[in-house]
Amino acid sequence: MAVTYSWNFLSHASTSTPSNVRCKISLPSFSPHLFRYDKRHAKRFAIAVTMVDTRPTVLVSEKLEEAGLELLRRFSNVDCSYNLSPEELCTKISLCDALIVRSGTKVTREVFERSGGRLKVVGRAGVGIDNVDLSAATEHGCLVVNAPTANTLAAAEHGIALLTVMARNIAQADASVKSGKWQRSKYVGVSLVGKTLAIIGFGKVGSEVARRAKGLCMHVIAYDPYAPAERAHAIGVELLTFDEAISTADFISLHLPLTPATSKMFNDETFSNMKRGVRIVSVACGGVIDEDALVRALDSGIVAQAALDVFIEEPPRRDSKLVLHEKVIATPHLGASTLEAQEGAAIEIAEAVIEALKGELASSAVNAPMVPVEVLSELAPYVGLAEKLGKLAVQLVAGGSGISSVKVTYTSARTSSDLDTRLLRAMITNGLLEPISSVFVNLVNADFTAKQRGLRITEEHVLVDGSPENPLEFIQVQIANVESKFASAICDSGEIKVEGKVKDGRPHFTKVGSFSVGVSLEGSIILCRQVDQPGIIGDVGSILGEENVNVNFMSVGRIVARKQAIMTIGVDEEPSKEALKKIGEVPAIEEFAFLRL
Ligand SMILES: NC(=O)C1=CN([C@@H]2O[C@H](COP(=O)(O)OP(=O)(O)OC[C@H]3O[C@@H](n4cnc5c(N)ncnc54)[C@H](O)[C@@H]3O)[C@@H](O)[C@H]2O)C=CC1
Ligand SMILES: O=C(O)C(=O)COP(=O)(O)O
Repeated sequence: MAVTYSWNFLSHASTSTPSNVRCKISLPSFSPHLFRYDKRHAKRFAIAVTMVDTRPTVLVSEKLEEAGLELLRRFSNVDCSYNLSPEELCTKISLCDALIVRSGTKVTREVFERSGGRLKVVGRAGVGIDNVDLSAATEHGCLVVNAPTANTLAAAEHGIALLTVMARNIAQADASVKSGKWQRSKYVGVSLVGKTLAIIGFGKVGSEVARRAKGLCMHVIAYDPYAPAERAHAIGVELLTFDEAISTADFISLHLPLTPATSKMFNDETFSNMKRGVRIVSVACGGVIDEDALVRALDSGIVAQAALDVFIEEPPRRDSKLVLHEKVIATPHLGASTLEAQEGAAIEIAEAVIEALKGELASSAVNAPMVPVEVLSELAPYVGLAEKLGKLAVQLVAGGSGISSVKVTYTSARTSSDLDTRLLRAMITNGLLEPISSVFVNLVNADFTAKQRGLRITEEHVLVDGSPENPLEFIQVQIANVESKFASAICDSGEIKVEGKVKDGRPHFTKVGSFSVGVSLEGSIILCRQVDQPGIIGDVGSILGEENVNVNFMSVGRIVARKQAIMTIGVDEEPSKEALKKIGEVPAIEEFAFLRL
């Protein structure tokens, strides 16, 4: 386990390891703690470091402030290549471990496919990740991180700027003065005081816009089905239904992400439900507004004015009816463009990408569950146990027959709400799939990969008396509807069953089928069922000794004295086929299996 993680770290860092080697040994890890707990890992790491360039390569495809670049350069080779064509990006990407973008780079499925498995992190130096194909990233086990907080205030200030500039026709009046005109009556505006502003999407930016609009003496209402009512109440904002919000507002300000649910949420039908003469601001994402429908609503007078920072196509076409409309003011996606926000976003994304490349789970991960560092550190030994139990269980399946139904049971003195099992489930999935495929699984793609392979993993939590200080007492993995090449691995209810626990900080094997065993999960394991009689340990030991295979432990669990026993032998080296055959031929041995960990 630890070795696998360490190699993965190298695979992130290496610029010269062949990609096939990388794929086979790569398993993105999520905690530095996991790098440390096996001495062998440190040895291999040291050896490998001398052979390869260990600095990862980070491609920055859009302007990033120097403060972020400087952080990146301390840790990686940084390639700033701005204005790449889609084909150039796809060509370069196979040489990169990370990619940092803003809103202008489309990170498509093809980018992930062409990365050949090397791309491990995409960093979005901003909030919106609608330009990144998240499904493709997840399917390729590539973590996506963003910089969710650095540009909140800049976007909110831009929203307020557009609101006031629009209400007083400042952009049009400025252009008119500059063209030598003095049209005072043409540019009479509307007042904001006492008007109702509906914020659609009451998240970070939306609530900051609300705060500022209150300062302008506006009446602020909001629609956001997921926003906590307390936050709205604290700012003095009323949360309403969508229809209530849009039908009562004089101004509407959009602060939603682009999702399937919000795509073209503002369309002919919604415009028709608005108060006539409404004014709309959008500093959110292009695509939330159906732009053709907005042009119709502007022409018909339903919408009096619109102030837009974002568009479906950026930059918009030169002949865009929307942009050229006299009732529209437009800015070229400037919401995040303040010096302060750009520096903040550059630092925030550089830190997140470096964390991810180091194998830590970045706190701004977009397509992976957030597992707090304390939880990761506590679960580290159980993560190793989980993966090994998955590996043991799948290797006990006869003839590599397909597995479709796996049940994992966590026995713990903690209630299920106090036990975050996502990481454990991911590692069991990895253990189950790694011996039978070339797929590498991590926290990002574990559930997707299992689903894609038709593998249904159910989890059960058994509450027991014990110390809640230990996250878990036992983990049990059962595979249903399969035959086993080691019949004793089938438990009374018909499934292959393996069980383990963490003892002295190390993974321990405690049960196979209905038989108790008690060995450390290290090296590889030979499992034998035998007639319980003297001399067998010696027979097997001498077969292994002849081959110079070191036995690191041996345990015999009897069911009935002088009848049947399960012998578990841990070996440091892999015995030859001949040696294994000889073990199978020892007369008292009824069945045996060799399992790699
Ligand atoms: N133009 C620019 O330069 C910038 C644009 N943005 C954009 O602003 C938007 C908001 O950013 P943040 O406030 O940081 O994000 P956020 O995640 O804090 O807030 C988004 C809010 O939208 C809500 N929401 C999601 N689906 C919804 C739905 N169907 N109906 C109503 N509400 C829904 C969420 O519950 C959440 O509260 C994002 O789209 C982001 O890309 C952000 C910064 C700069
Ligand atoms: O943060 C966001 O969501 C933005 O839209 C900002 O985009 P930008 O990084 O300025 O290209």
